[in-house]
Amino acid sequence: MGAGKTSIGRKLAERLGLVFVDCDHALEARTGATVPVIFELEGEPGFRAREAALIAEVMQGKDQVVATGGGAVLDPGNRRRLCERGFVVYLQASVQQQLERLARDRSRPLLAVPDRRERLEALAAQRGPIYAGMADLPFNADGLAVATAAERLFTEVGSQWRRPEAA
Ligand SMILES: Nc1ncnc2c1ncn2[C@@H]1O[C@H](COP(=O)(O)OP(=O)(O)O)[C@@H](O)[C@H]1O
Ligand SMILES: O=C(O)C1=C[C@@H](OP(=O)(O)O)[C@@H](O)[C@H](O)C1
Ligand SMILES: [Mg+2]
Repeated sequence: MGAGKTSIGRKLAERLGLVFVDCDHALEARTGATVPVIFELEGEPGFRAREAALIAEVMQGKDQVVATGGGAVLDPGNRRRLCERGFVVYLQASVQQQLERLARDRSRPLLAVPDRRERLEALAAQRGPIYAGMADLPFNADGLAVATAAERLFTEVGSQWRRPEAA
């Protein structure tokens, strides 16, 4: 949350001339409900089930940049689909940077807690090793503007991306 997957992903797709799919936005369009409303009505398990179904569908596609939500990697099936079919960029950001970027944001249900720093640190401890284990390209966007990060990623992805055999 707040690493820049949605904003940098959109710009990177533009730069690569590929379709951009943001999984949270796609879920919202499909259900007609915002992510916080889905969490409220169906809980996190309901959201995760919808997220997994969407990722299974989206990852059958190609010529696209896909931004998942930060928790998508908790599901082994999602991890497998992303790694098998995609070139996975791990967009890194410090907890401090996440806190600053999301200070006024109320659209992340997992941050609707009294101590956001504590929550983000716990999520980073749980998820960091998973992200690192999946990444084809770890990329630290700390301190970089969205456009600069997208431009650097364009260069790095362009030189390192190898289309998976199955694509
Ligand atoms: N590199 C960046 N520099 C400055 N602001 C950023 C950067 N990346 C994201 N932001 C801002 O942080 C907020 C969250 O970014 P977002 O793209 O939604 O992240 P994610 O999808 O990883 O949760 C947005 O307001 C966005 O404009
Ligand atoms: O980290 C998470 O578990 C989540 C991250 C969100 O997406 P972003 O990572 O784009 O904020 C969104 O999928 C949902 O609020 C859950
Ligand atoms: Mg996002």
